[in-house]
Parts: sequence; structure tokens; C-alpha cells
Amino acid sequence: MTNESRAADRPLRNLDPSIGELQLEERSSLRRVAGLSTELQDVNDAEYRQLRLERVVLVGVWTEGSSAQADAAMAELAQLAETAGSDVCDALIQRRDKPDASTYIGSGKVSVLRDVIAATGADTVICDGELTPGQLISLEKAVNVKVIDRTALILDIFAQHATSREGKAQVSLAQMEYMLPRLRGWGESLSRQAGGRAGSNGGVGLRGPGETKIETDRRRIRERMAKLRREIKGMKQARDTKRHRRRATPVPSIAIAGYTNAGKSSLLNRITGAGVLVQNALFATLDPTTRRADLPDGRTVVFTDTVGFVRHLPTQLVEAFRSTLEEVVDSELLLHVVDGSDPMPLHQIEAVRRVINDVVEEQGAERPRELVVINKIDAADPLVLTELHHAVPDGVFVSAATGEGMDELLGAIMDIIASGDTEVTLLVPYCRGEVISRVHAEGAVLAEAHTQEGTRITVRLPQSVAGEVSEFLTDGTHGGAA
Ligand SMILES: Nc1nc2c(ncn2[C@@H]2O[C@H](COP(=O)(O)OP(=O)(O)OP(=O)(O)O)[C@@H](O)[C@H]2O)c(=O)[nH]1
Ligand SMILES: [Mg+2]
Repeated sequence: MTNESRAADRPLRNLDPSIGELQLEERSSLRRVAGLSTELQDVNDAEYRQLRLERVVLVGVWTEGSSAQADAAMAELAQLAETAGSDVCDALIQRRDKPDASTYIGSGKVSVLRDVIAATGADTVICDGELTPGQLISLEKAVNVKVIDRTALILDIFAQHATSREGKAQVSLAQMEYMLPRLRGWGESLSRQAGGRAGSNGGVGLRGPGETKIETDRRRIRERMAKLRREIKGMKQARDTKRHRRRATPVPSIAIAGYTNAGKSSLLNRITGAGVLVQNALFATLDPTTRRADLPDGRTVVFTDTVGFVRHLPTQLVEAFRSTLEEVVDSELLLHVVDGSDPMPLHQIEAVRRVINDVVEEQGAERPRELVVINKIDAADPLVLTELHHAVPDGVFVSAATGEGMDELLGAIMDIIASGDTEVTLLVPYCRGEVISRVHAEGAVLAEAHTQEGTRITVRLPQSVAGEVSEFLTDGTHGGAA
């Protein structure tokens, strides 16, 4: 897989916007991380692309909530399927108290599904949920095409999008964790022996080995998982060291988090001019990108763009991406970006907060301050925006596309960052220019004058910095909170 390793070496972090384009192109021609199937490596490029052109039928069981919610869930599933490279032929929703224990949907719906498959020529069914291994097998037997679930679909997208070494390792681990208990279900009609390696049975979420190899594969997978865990741990340590080093210089860190496709990368680009890949696809960003930026008050901060969240984010992924999520939680301020053009943004907010709360709780960390940023107001329904104004009174409304609301957003960020500040007046001799540079970078300068004895500067500084420059405090200012 030469393409793949080449992509791994190419960083996402680049100021040149053309890099984003390049990466996009590469991504669409790229083969996914095969997770555990070693045999797939001998499939050539042309064959592989064929495998990816899949025609899918979506199936959902609607157990609770309004029909609008059920529709929104299916629309999201369709978007996920398209992001994975599939062609969505049709979608079926069944209203039931709970999914059928054996085939997920009831037997009546199974025969409807069979007809739809025959009529559309679909080769794959994608179910909106996480199916048990038994349900996957039974439904597959009943409809005679490949069946995958939402979790496998999301894992597949992550596998296609992972570029860094850490990202790839995290995704592989999550895929293996998902696959391990399901290996048996991938035999028979799906096995390499029966389906042939480039048969219509490959594709999204299904890179399974044949049944005869299951035992050896299980052992091999467990070994690889153990190795991956060790590697990820090592990479996390390196990352922690970096983060602590960053901490030593007190530059406030701001994490940009939120639902996938909310416009997080667009916002980072708008604020910092970073050429991060922006794409109307789910989970375009997997690797955190960090950028320094100067706020209008002169203070330097660091923004980090991160992986997006989704309703029912597969637990395997939350686990594998823990180090990334911990970094989000560990920041000083969380910019929670919400897609205002979504018909039900409140559900997005809830899904994101749920994941963040879990990570905070497990880590025993302090909750970072949160600023909700409603994005895409240029494309939003005014009624939804009104609803959001009520639900999130402290939110800031912006458009990363048009730039609307950006001044307000930066103002709100500055207020939050400055709220723990102290106002001091310093008298700094001219021979200590580095102190002046430092307070300019780390604080908000209110007044500055050149006197005989040196520079007299009034500045709002974080407490820690104020302490470090206290030798220059002028009489009478001992800092009360600003
Ligand atoms: N109309 C409109 N579209 C926007 C705005 N901001 C972003 N978009 C579009 O929304 C899509 C997703 O933008 P991204 O910045 O990639 O979103 P993201 O949150 O980083 O997405 P992931 O990394 O995939 O989780 C792209 O097609 C953007 O062009 C906005 O303010 N208005
Ligand atoms: Mg992004």
C-alpha cells in the first residue's frame, strides 16, 4: 500500500491552501486502512475503486422520538454513507418498540427490503444502529446481500480519513475491537473463498477474512491490538510532553470542538488563516491541528481544531481517540461549534456535551469553560435561529463563510480569557525590552508611555504572568482583579 504510507508522511498542517486540495484529491483516490485484512493488499488500484462503488439501501428502526427526528437520523445515515463513497438507492424506516431480536427489522419489513434490493440492484444494506453479530448474520441470510451497521460505517469513514500515524493506529484499534466479536459473521457468503477477493461482497466496513482463517486471525488480531495499544500510549506520552511544554509558557489554549461538519475547520481557517482541509463530508478532520493566533487585544492564544462528534459516536472510537478528546477537555476554553443550518441543532449540542461530559468525568478533570458558537447563520432557518437564541442565550452567532459575527466572537473569546486577569502598571527599564515583548504577547495593553526611567505600561495580565513580572510593579498598583 504505497499510496497509503505516502499520505501518512504528509502532514495536514500546512499554511498553503493548495495542500488541502491535494489532500482531498489524494483522499478520494486513496485506499482505506484495511484494518485487519492482510490479503486485500494484493488487490490492485482499479479493482479497489470498483469495490468502493457500492449501491446501498438504508434501514432504520424508529423506536422513540418524533417522525422528524427519525427522518433526520436517516438523513444523517445517508450523509455518512455518501461520505464513505456509497450511492444511496433507497431508505426504509420501521416503527417498532424495539429492534427485532433476530433480524433487526421485522419479517414483514425484511420481505419489503428484499424487493427494494431486487428493484434497485443494491449490493449492501446499512442499518442505523449497532447490530449484534447474530442480527447481522440473520439479516444477511434473509436478504442475501452484505449487511453492515452504522458503527461499521463510521469506522470505515475514519479509516479512509486517517492520515497521521496516531490517527491510523487509533482507527485500526477501534476497527479491530469492533471486528473481534463479529469475525464469525463474516464467513460463508462473505468469505474470501466464496466471494472472491474483488467480488461485490467487499467494500464498506467489510474487510473480513474467510471462515477457515478465523482462529488464526483472532489470535493475530489480539496481538496487533496489544501492539497498537502500546504504540498509542507511547504517542500519547510524546503528546503530553509537548502539551506540558506548551503549558509552561502560559499561552491560553482554545479547543474547537463540535458536531461533525459544523464548520470547525472553516472557523479555524477564518480566524487564523490556517489552510486546513474543509469538506462537505463527515469527519473530514481526524488529526488535531494547532495554530497560534493573536487576538485583537494583542494576546497570543493557541487554537486546536479537532475530530468531530456524532450522535452515538461508536464507543470503540471514543476509546481509541481518548488522547485526542482529553486534549479537548484539557483546554482553557472550549469553542463548541454548532451547525445553525441543521434542522435540529439542539440534538447536536446534546450529543457533543454527552461525549465531553464522559471524558471529563472519567478523567476527573475540571470542565473547561464553554462558548457555544452557532455557525452557518448565512444558511440557517430564522426559526431555528430564534430557537437557538432562547436555548443558548450566551451563544455567539457567526458565519465562517461570510465572516459575519467574527468580531463579536473574538470579543467574547477575549472577555473569557481576560476574566481571570489582573490589571497592573509596570515600570520597565529600557534594558529589559524582553519584558515589554512578553506582556504584549501574553496580556492586553491598556496604556504605554516612555518615561525617563523606562517604559510605563498598564496591562491586563493572567495572574501567573503578573506574578512573574512583579519586580516591575509601580507603587500603588497591586493588581486587583480587572
Ligand atoms: N453556508 C455555510 N457553510 C459553511 C460555513 N462554515 C462551513 N461551511 C461548510 O460546511 C462544510 C463543513 O465545513 P468544515 O469546516 O469542514 O466542518 P468541520 O466541522 O471541520 O467538519 P469535520 O472535520 O468533518 O468534522 C463545508 O462544506 C463548509 O464549506 C458557513 O458559515 N456557512
Ligand atoms: Mg474539520
